Amino acid sequence: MSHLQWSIKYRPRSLSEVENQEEVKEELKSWLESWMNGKPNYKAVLLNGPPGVGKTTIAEAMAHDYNMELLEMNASDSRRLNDVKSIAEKASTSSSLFGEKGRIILLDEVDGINSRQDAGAIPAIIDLIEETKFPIILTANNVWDPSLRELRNVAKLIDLKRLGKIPMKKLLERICKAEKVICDPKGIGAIADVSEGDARYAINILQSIAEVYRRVTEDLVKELVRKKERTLDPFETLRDIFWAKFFWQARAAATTSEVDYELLIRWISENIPLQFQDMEDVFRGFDVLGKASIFLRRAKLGDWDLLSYVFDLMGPGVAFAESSKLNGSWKAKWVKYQFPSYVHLMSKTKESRDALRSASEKIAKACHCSTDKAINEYFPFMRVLPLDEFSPQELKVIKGIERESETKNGERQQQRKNIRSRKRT
Ligand SMILES: Nc1ncnc2c1ncn2[C@@H]1O[C@H](COP(=O)(O)OP(=O)(O)OP(=O)(O)O)[C@@H](O)[C@H]1O
Repeated sequence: MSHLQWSIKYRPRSLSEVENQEEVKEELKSWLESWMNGKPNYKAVLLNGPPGVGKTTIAEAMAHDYNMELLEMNASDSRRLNDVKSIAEKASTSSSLFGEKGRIILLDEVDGINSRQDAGAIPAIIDLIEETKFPIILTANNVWDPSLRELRNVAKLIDLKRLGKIPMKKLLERICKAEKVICDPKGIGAIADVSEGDARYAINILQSIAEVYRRVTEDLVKELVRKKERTLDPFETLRDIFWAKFFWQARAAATTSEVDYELLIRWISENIPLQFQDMEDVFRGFDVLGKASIFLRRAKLGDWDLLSYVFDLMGPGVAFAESSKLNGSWKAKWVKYQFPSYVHLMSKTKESRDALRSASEKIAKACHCSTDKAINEYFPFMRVLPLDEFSPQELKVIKGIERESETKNGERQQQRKNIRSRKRT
């Protein structure tokens, strides 16, 4: 059985494979054709719907069917102003890297934009929509978020509905057949029941059970899976990982957490020493978590299939770092989980970090360098030469020298001008 996540492996490549979204597909096709005829009725569409109903999949499948290049920004990256600007830049070049194909721009999960932290990102998207030469697809789980008001006004809103039980069963049966897993129709029905229209969740359950038991029955689903009501908060995620008795339980906790992957690694890391008593368990826990972090970095470079390993490592990898789980006497230990100290530290140091950023921006501007360079190369000098150690006289001289060099520059320019005018006469 392959280790690739089935939700990725069986992601529809073409619109015809996307289940249950017939009206959405039709609406999107006529919107894209209006672009092709040179008269787009809207420059952008905003696909709204709960997680796992196919928003991203539909955008990708449509690009495939119309043989267009998809300029895609991953959810967590599309939120920052600079990233939006860089995609706007790429989008404004008229020819595609891959020949003369058309392009579709996809900005995923725009409701994840934090209007304070990512100030300027929404106005930048609105500018991008106004100026774009290419169709833009935006996706959101909650389009009614107040911060999206202006986006709602400029984009055509298209709602996606949850997958019904019949299309969901069809989808799961197709995967069972391809993976040669014995699937009892009632078992498939039970997964369709608990997944509440979220195809990603349903496929994850199917894979988790099939990988351990090699078959999927109603009893197994009822015994092992709880109804999907919502994503897990950080404390529930930790408890479900640390207390997991089965591989699939820990994996499901890691994949259904509301905490983003990077932060989840910090949560787990903070709490490993609290949960595990044996130092060797602690060592093993940190070891797998370190590997999860490496895979996550690589996944973020674009190889998103690697996320599957991130889940395996930070879920079951951590859960079974506790060696006593392997003998029958293990009992879950209740501990009061702690907030990652990183989060505390970040909020405590916010003021000084903001001051550092604004100071480094000034230096960067004056020295024509990046803020990173200002922080890493110029700041250390300024730290060893604190200005308050200079006497007022010394400071005056420093400023005088600056002025002197300005005057000298001015004089040099004047001399050059004089020479030029002499040559002309
Ligand atoms: N309508 C569908 N037909 C077939 N497969 C689907 C459908 N919707 C989702 N899937 C499956 O679920 C996976 C996740 O779907 P996708 O990422 O498109 O969901 P989404 O609506 O964009 O979710 P999110 O809001 O969490 O990003 C896909 O890789 C695919 O395997």
